[in-house]
Amino acid sequence: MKVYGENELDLDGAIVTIGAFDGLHRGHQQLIQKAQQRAELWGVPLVVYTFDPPPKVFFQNKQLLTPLEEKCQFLRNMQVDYTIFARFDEKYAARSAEKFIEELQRLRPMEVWVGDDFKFGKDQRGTAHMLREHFCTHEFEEITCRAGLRISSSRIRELLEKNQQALANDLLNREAVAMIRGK
Ligand SMILES: Cc1cc2nc3c(=O)[nH]c(=O)nc-3n(C[C@H](O)[C@H](O)[C@H](O)COP(=O)(O)O)c2cc1C
Ligand SMILES: Nc1ncnc2c1ncn2[C@@H]1O[C@H](COP(=O)(O)OP(=O)(O)OP(=O)(O)O)[C@@H](O)[C@H]1O
Repeated sequence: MKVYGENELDLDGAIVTIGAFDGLHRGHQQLIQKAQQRAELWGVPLVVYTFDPPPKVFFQNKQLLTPLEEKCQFLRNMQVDYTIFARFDEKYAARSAEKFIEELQRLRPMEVWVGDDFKFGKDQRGTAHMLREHFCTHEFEEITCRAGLRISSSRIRELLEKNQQALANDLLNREAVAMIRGK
């Protein structure tokens, strides 16, 4: 896997998935796997565009679930071709949605894959609807736990605060993580 910062990568085609991906939980894993299948089908590289630190850690001081090194290793073991780690600071957060789209255009994406609630750009003005005006954009189905609740980094943080480690681990799919680490 090759790692880049924001505005450093140009490609002639790619499948791109974007998100904070803190925890790399079951929902994230399935989204990335879907993007990977599409990349194989198109015969182009898979690009994960993510942020360091995750925006909620930066803005809301939320607990960081997956440190950068671990996230990098996890994505490498998922056989992602390129990861862009945008340094998320005040300057970056002030970039407009349009500027972010300009950066994505440099990857010449065949398809962009995001979750249903994806937002981007200054004040979260960018939406999947806006992405769709520029790229073939797919919103991935919502991945839920056995109880039918959406799996999210926020929910995992809450479970950890309540010492519900076993359920948190289940949502994080830590067996897969351990397996990947052991590779
Ligand atoms: C260029 C750019 C600017 C952003 N600026 C803000 C911001 O001003 N406020 C905010 O809460 N989030 C901001 N974000 C973070 C997004 O709202 C969102 O967290 C990020 O795109 C990851 O999506 P996800 O949280 O669905 O994983 C920005 C994201 C990008 C790409
Ligand atoms: N359970 C899920 N099912 C499908 N897509 C998801 C799921 N969770 C996250 N995604 C998608 O994965 C990408 C990264 O999401 P993000 O890192 O914001 O995850 P999150 O778990 O929703 O985080 P948070 O709880 O902090 O908002 C986004 O495009 C998001 O829409």
